[in-house]
Amino acid sequence: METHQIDLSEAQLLQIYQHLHQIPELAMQEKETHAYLLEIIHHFDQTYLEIWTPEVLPTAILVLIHGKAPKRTIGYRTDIDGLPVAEKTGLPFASQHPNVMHACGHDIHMSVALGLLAHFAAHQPQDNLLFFFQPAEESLNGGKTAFERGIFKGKWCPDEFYGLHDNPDLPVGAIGCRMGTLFAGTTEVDVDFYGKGGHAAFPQDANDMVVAASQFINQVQTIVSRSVDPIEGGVITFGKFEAGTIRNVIAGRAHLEGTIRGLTQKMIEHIDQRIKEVAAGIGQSYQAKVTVQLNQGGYWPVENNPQLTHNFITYMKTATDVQFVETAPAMTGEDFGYLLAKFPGTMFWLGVADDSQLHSATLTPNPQAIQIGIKAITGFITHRMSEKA
Ligand SMILES: CC(=O)N[C@@H](CCC[C@H](N)C(=O)O)C(=O)O
Repeated sequence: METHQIDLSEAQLLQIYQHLHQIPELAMQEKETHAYLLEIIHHFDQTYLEIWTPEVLPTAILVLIHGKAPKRTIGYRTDIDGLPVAEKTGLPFASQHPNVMHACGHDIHMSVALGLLAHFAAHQPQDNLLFFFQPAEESLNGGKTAFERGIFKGKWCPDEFYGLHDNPDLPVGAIGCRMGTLFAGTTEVDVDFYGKGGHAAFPQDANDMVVAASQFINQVQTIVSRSVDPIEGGVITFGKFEAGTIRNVIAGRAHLEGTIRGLTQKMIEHIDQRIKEVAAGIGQSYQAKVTVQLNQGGYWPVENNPQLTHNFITYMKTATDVQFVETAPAMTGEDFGYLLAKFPGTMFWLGVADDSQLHSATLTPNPQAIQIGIKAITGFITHRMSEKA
């Protein structure tokens, strides 16, 4: 197989990555990132490019590269948002935005997408290529929102869609993928407890929602262990617990925020239902009002298309300069799952070899993955464009 050149140098890619790392922004607020991406894209050869910044999704960018003899439009999506995490990497190019960090590697994703775009802007592709710089992957369902706001219409509609996520557990630059489900579907869950506040010394006159919410958390742990087929698995994590104001006042309110994960839509709905039942039981036994709000948004299970994914895996396995790893399904969520339910395509991992996990304040992906990834994906896209069907 041919080795593919990249058109942004290693030093330029590193500079872009480090700049993006310094300016992380939360979902739907990615203004500085948007401006920087546009600045870079405008540096590329514009001959075959069409750039669209849709008013209906102001921080999104779509770039269409017109192919020489297009048989199809191949979509490539990258997410652009950061997380509300206070960075603790100690890197000289650490986040300059307090308490916001690219703790999920979307800076790596964007750098890879820019490298691909630079290559195909300089070497006109056979097919059309559509790049989608998508806001709001971590929350607020950017992918689903883009679809519902009618962005993928006419020439902006991909026939097939590809996207990647970085993976600290894989060797640097390795490509990971699997047939079938790659990522879980998720549901965001908010639970509110309404009781009666009071004096710490007179619990008999109050209805303590710290105790009720704690009991709920404990009971919920039994859903996965007792109500879920262990072969199928599932996850319930409450990452946020808010209650109370001061040590000597009993809290009359508690608020929990969590996420539910399952590899099939059926499993997610089963866990959703059990959460509602446990909440109702707690409400009854603690004489409290307990409300549950569930929101799946666009975080559907990421189901890879059989034919396109077989093709993708076959290419990656045979490409001489690609290290391919067949991966297990992961309980991470991705709103690309929604887009893959609308357009056939493949999501895959890019190894970034780090000891820290995604969403950790010390995540330090190895940036060498960027150029290795660009070469592998350029090779695949070029190969795909040589195929008739
Ligand atoms: C790859 C990754 O880490 N994705 C996020 C997606 C967020 C899903 C949604 N906001 C939720 O929490 O349910 C993840 O947390 O897996």
